[in-house]
Amino acid sequence: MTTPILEARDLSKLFPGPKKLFTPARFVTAVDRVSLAVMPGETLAIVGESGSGKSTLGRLLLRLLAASEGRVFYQGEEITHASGSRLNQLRRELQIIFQDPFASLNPRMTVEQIVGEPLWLHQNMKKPDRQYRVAELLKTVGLPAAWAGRYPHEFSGGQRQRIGIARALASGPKLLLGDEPVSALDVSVQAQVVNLLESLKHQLGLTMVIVAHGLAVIRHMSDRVAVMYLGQIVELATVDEIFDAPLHPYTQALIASAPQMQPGMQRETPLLQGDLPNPANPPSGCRFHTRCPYVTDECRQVEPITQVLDGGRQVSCHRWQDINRDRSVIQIAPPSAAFLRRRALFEHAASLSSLPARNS
Ligand SMILES: Nc1ncnc2c1ncn2[C@@H]1O[C@H](COP(=O)(O)OP(=O)(O)OP(=O)(O)O)[C@@H](O)[C@H]1O
Repeated sequence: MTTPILEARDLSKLFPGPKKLFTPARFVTAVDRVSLAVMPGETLAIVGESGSGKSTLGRLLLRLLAASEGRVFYQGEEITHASGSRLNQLRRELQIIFQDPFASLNPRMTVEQIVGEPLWLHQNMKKPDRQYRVAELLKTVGLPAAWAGRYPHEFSGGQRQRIGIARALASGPKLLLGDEPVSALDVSVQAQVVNLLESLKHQLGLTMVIVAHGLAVIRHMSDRVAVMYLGQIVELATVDEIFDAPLHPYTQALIASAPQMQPGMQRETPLLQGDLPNPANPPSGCRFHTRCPYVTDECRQVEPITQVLDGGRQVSCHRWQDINRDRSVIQIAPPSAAFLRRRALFEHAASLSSLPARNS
């Protein structure tokens, strides 16, 4: 069996919620007991509404954030607590492309300095070699090598994103995480950057994780899609399964809410009603029940288990549990006692710090 390049097991991340006077401090469980495997060479998309935990999950997988609970594996090796030189090495092999090409490049550095920095930091490459390598990287992302002496403000949004991609490639990564890599770009430029990422993936044998709202981008780029809702994965399937026959009512609503991909196509699924509930106070039972057109009492009270259907497709919904009673299931592990203790301590500390000062 192929070893996943990255794997999350029961991964959770807590953040302190917004502070309010005289109300107990709450915690946002941005990622809640997520298990997921990214296979070598694939493009896995993580989709969901704003605030569903996509970016946090991506950063946990790359060890840019430390998990509050659960484990992360890279090529079979546990990296949950990796530190020092091992973490530096992981930073080289697992690279990120940020959403905003304007904010992510230092305006005081030339392109040569920006793209060459990882070569200097990680490989201690000397200037002539660095200049040669930067020129190669710029050509790889479709920019003239002669532009290496220019500053970021001299470039368009799409060109800056190409510079960000060249910088990410400089350290020879095995996996690229694109956090909304094209959503800040003009629509006319988005397709060019998507095509560049696609061709780099094949040329360099990369694995990709794409965090995105834009379903069109996902359909074009991904092999599999993980759909997130309030910190949990509600459905995981191949891109065709997700778009042609979505199972989870949330996936169905997301696809129905997207701009029509085929003009004149009838919507069979109700559009998404209401807003995402407060992640600091998620609904009981199935988290989607407050917006689900098929809600039952069981959904309000009991958290659904994740079912594995044919071909490894996964769905967490009571409707599918009823239809597929004989299928294998993944039971989401309950939070450990240590995690609950840590969370209680965290909440206690935050509630103290949210009290008004005595003399105020
Ligand atoms: N550093 C942080 N401190 C406190 N809360 C955070 C932090 N980062 C994320 N959150 C909260 O965690 C939840 C998930 O955020 P996250 O950014 O992962 O979602 P997302 O699906 O990527 O959203 P978006 O598409 O808007 O980036 C949100 O409620 C967010 O407010």
